[in-house]
Amino acid sequence: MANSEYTLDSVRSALIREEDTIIYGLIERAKFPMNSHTYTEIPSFSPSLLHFLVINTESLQAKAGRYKNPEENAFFPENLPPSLLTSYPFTQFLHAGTTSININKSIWEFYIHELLPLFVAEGDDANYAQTAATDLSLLQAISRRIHYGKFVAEVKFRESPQDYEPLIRAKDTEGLMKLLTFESVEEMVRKRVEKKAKLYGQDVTLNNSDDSNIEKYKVDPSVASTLYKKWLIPLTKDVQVQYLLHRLD
Ligand SMILES: O=C(O)C(=O)C[C@]1(C(=O)O)C=C[C@@H](O)C=C1
Repeated sequence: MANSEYTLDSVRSALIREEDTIIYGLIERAKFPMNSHTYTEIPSFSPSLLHFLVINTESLQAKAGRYKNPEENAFFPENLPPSLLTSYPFTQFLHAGTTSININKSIWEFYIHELLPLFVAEGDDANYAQTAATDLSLLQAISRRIHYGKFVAEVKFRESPQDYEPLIRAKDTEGLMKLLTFESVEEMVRKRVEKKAKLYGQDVTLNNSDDSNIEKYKVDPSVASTLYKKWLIPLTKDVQVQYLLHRLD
């Protein structure tokens, strides 16, 4: 996007589109049981097979230019190889220095230890690599959603610097949190993702009279709203506050 194309409406539209990716990600992960060996140390994989898959995929994708896009934040940003691409279309919209804001360590922790047990069936079918691949794309979507808070914060700051500047100078974290919060928008987000999880997660048959699939979803729709209520919205707001605190550096 060109700088002038970032508006509160356009960043909210990007967040709405990301909901689809996240809900499909939940559905894809739910194809596999927990497969807990994906997340623990097993022979040849320390600290875990997921760690191995993520660090190596990020390294490959870095070479292909993924992290030149400021919307992307690596889980293991240390020692990423340089991109082999030479030119990029990305404009500098974010304030300099704020690209280093990265809360992927917290995302990794809540994802494995709190989110997965909420919607993944117990069990082990030995498809660890396939499981880790679905984890990686869901983790990347969740991370993109949360770190998009940087763009949301920049838009809000540019729209009313006179409101934000005094709070930033006073390092008033609570005041910033209050100013950037729109309760009614959050409620709409939670309701919409639950509805999307119902729509995207139902079995589709050609027989109209067959209503046996109603109320049977691939992922419990309340997991989508819990994910947003408990983690995605609060962490997106934390990123916004962190970003704003450095906005005048
Ligand atoms: O839409 C906004 O204004 C945002 O900052 C995004 C978001 C969200 O995470 O969905 C976060 C804070 C607001 O209270 C409302 C929604």
